[in-house]
Amino acid sequence: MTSNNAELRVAILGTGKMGGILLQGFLKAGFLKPEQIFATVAHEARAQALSSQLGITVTTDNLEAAQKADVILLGVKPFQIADVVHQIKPALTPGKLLVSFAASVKTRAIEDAAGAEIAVVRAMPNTPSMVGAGIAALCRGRFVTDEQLRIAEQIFATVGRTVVVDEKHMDAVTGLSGSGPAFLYIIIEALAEAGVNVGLPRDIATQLAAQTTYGAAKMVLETGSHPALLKDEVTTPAGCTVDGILELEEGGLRVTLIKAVKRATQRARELANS
Ligand SMILES: NC(=O)C1=CN([C@@H]2O[C@H](COP(=O)(O)OP(=O)(O)OC[C@H]3O[C@@H](n4cnc5c(N)ncnc54)[C@H](OP(=O)(O)O)[C@@H]3O)[C@@H](O)[C@H]2O)C=CC1
Ligand SMILES: O=C(O)[C@@H]1CCC=N1
Repeated sequence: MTSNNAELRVAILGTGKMGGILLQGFLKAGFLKPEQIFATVAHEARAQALSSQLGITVTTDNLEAAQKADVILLGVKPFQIADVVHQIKPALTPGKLLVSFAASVKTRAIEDAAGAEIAVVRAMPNTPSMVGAGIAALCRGRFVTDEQLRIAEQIFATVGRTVVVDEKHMDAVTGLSGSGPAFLYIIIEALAEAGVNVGLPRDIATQLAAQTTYGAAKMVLETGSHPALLKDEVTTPAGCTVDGILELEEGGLRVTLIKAVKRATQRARELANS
């Protein structure tokens, strides 16, 4: 397999919401050209719509797409992964790299479905990949070379950050950063609603809420300071922020978020079998 991305051919089997976001991200970043991508979906009509929208090859034929590619991304639902791997077995020749971004499904289950010593990387990306601000955690199966892991990281790095973790952490990653954008959209929506409640026009309130969330996240990432220290900088003694914090603590926001990530993690542990 080549690590030169001008020659890399990538299949995305299951190009739904997450697969579509990755695909558009790869194109937008200039990482892959349309002719380097072979996407599949379940329905013929959707294949045609996606193909004319993005100018890429989209079919319902997983085996054909897998045969054309060096790296095969698996983006179907967790319970469908084993079936799709069975379908593409003839394409799983030595050197091919399978990258599953399905929640819950272990690298070992994919290796077993393939019935061969195939290189499997498991990834958990998230939807902000659409705007180049995703984060993907990756872990390696038993037959992945350092070079193959590097290629998988390079693929996801085109649409955001990457971290490599032990596979035992992948369900927790799913509950935190895989599901996390949904939790944060609810927080942004609530902040905007609060702004409207205190008299701001909705479009201004939404901008203030979103940019404040973005700015706070950027501060954590770029200063490396503990979030509690950054919070203390905002909280003037006897000022207004501390009154707001009192409400948040009484309302249990902190505990609610911890419970949300715990529940999502627990569900991620079950998804492969349901
Ligand atoms: N959404 C997210 O934020 C994230 C999702 N994931 C993972 O991504 C995967 C997909 O989730 P999501 O994108 O949300 O779901 P979607 O339902 O949007 O996407 C599933 C896609 O798979 C296609 N499909 C179904 N069966 C087949 C098949 N046999 N062969 C080829 N394609 C098929 C569907 O085709 P059609 O469009 O024709 O119905 C659809 O495009 C899941 O495993 C999920 O765990 C991971 C990280 C984040
Ligand atoms: O909700 C889900 O199951 C997927 C995995 C993480 C985000 N979306």
